[in-house]
Amino acid sequence: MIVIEGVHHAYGERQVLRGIDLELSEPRVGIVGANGSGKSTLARMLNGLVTPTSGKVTVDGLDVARHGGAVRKRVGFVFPDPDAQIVMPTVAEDVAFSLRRQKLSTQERDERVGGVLARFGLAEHADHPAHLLSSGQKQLLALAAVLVTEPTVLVADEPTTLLDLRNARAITRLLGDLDQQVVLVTHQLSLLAGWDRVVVIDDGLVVADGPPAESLGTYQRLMETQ
Ligand SMILES: Nc1ncnc2c1ncn2[C@@H]1O[C@H](COP(=O)(O)OP(=O)(O)OP(=O)(O)O)[C@@H](O)[C@H]1O
Repeated sequence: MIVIEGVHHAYGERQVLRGIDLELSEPRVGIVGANGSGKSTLARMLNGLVTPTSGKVTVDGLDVARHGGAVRKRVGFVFPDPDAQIVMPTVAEDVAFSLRRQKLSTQERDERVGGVLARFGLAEHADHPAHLLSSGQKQLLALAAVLVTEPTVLVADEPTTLLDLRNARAITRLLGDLDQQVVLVTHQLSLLAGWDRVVVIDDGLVVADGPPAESLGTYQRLMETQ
């Protein structure tokens, strides 16, 4: 359960979030909004990458500003640009790197890495240089490297921006099948059909919050009038 209470955020003088209150317990939550509306700032707060200027964010009762380490074990974060997330030379090494702080035997670690690579269709690339993967495969690798740690929540900030429609749909299907709660920030509205809840952010405020058809309708009308 993610609880966002009275959250404001400013970068210097610029107010980016201006009073957000949300309780997110649904398995599949989408966040949409215009460029610069504050979506990424809000998403980053969910695992303590950004802390609120005022107000509070808790995950399973843990305040992200005070218990960042414990929160980050629960909340995995996928960035828009997978290149920014790849840290090791090969695909398997990159996924294994995520497990460096977990006390696992070599066999346990190899099993976890092998399992996640198989699930993401990357097993045959295990020993390939990560930077030579296609954009879609890199995005899958970034997801695999986060999910191998078995977080309870996955926050994905525009994880399909680099992808063609086929790969974007594949990633969204994969996100839809996860056991974890997923919070997805996206501009690709069609990907959110069938999700439980869509929150629309505009100029740092929640302006719609409900089932996808309703929220996305409000968002589209908003974009036409601005
Ligand atoms: N680290 C930062 N320092 C200063 N300003 C920032 C920083 N990060 C974001 N901003 C500004 O805050 C505003 C909101 O940015 P944010 O990335 O949260 O919006 P967004 O809704 O995710 O946008 P987009 O859809 O374009 O990714 C923007 O005006 C942005 O320039």
